[in-house]
Amino acid sequence: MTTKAKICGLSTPETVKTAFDGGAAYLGFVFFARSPRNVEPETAARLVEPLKSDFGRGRGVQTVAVTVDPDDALIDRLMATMRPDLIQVHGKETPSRVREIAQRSGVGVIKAFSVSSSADVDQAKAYETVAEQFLFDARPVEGSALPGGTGARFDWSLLQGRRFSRPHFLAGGLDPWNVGAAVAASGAPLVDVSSGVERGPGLKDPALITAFLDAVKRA
Ligand SMILES: O=C(O)c1ccccc1NCC(=O)[C@H](O)[C@H](O)COP(=O)(O)O
Repeated sequence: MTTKAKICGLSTPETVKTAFDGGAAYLGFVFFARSPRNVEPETAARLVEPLKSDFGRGRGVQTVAVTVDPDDALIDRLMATMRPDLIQVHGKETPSRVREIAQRSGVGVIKAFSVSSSADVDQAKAYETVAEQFLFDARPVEGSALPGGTGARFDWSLLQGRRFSRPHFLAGGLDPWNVGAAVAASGAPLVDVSSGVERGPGLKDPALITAFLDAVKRA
């Protein structure tokens, strides 16, 4: 089975192109003011424009707007500017809020779950009819300013053997050196990385992006 990868927290044309050229299936852009990866919707619109025209034509890469408890105004602004293929919600969104976001935006929602135990993985069941995909991420340490993009890991084997009605991502502390073991231990069909391909907070490193995507191809 081919594992697909999402590179999250992109903010420059160079790293968008590197991720695309390296074979990423999903490109993520973060809309959360406290994040070092935060971009404005208008900036993201400019970054994804080439994907919708010249070098992206025909390859089917999916753009993802990463949000935390987004209000309607942000959803509307994203759909008027960047027009993402998917909206990731990384906060405390209920199933009914996820349904509203999907209906309002007209695109699929990736619901993220903070995981530190098997019971956290069970939460996905309640979202099966409203989310298009799931993302299992490490629970951030108490008091963390960010709900994601922290580099924290969880026990990958918590996903092993689990069946979901939606495709799911493994996220949290992945990097070019551990992603092969993470895929083997979790059985996840999709993987997501942010800080593991950075040289500093919010600074994506093209060489690390390429190394990560190459490692995913070997996984
Ligand atoms: O990356 C962020 O700054 C961020 C901020 C707020 C909500 C979500 C965020 N990231 C979401 C992601 O999908 C990350 O890729 C995921 O948490 C894994 O991050 P990392 O452990 O750094 O690889």
